[in-house]
Amino acid sequence: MKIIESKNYLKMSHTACQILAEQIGQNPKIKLGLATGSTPIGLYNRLIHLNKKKEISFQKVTTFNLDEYVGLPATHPNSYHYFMRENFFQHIDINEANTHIPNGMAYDLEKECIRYQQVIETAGGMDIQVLGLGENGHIGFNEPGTSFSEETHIISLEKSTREANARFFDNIDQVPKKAITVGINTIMQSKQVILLISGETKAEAYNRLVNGGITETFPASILQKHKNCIVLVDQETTFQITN
Ligand SMILES: N[C@@H]1[C@@H](O)[C@H](O)[C@@H](COP(=O)(O)O)O[C@@H]1O
Repeated sequence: MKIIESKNYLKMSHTACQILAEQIGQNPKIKLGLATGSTPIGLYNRLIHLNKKKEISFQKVTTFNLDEYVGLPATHPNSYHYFMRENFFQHIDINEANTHIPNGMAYDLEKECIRYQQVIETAGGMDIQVLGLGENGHIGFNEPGTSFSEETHIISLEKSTREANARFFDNIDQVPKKAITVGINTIMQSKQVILLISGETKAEAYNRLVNGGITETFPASILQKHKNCIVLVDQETTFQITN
């Protein structure tokens, strides 16, 4: 893992944007794996800015989102379909048909996982996978204990994850108990991984990522084995460890 420490969230987002923009420039048909959560919003804002200035184009780009809650329709403000449209897709020149997100409303969820996995594989996998980090070490919605060999699958969300994400809902009871997530095996096959970590609440997880062993009880630890993984972290996170 290559670690790049930025002074603050804005600078971290800027660095992430530079990496992505350069690669989109070199490969206009790039396949991007995208994440939700608060952390990548700054990156999306920067990319929108460059797209509006016509410095980059998403016309030929294909995207695959990592995950979606089970039981939330795309119109639900807390669904990841909604999140992606509001925070990114509707502001850029991407072809909607090239954006993929698992369908958490599918009647047969197992079949949906197989379908989604096939779409990713038919496209040849991700060129770059953008990731955030859960406080418990989850990536996508791969919770602690998930096998490293998993592909797209259904996951029961941990109480701590539901509590952390409850801030977006009226109360914790409204946070879905299950989600569909791209698995760790698929994430690891991405040619490059960019992991974004910001804020003091991630300090412990960051410490474990960098200094802990590789274990399924801390899913992000597998990234230590990825050949091209860049960790972008801000000083709000690292400050907690060095001080
Ligand atoms: N499924 C998402 C993850 O993909 C994300 O990385 C994580 C961290 O979110 P945040 O960036 O808001 O801390 O939250 C959710 O659980």
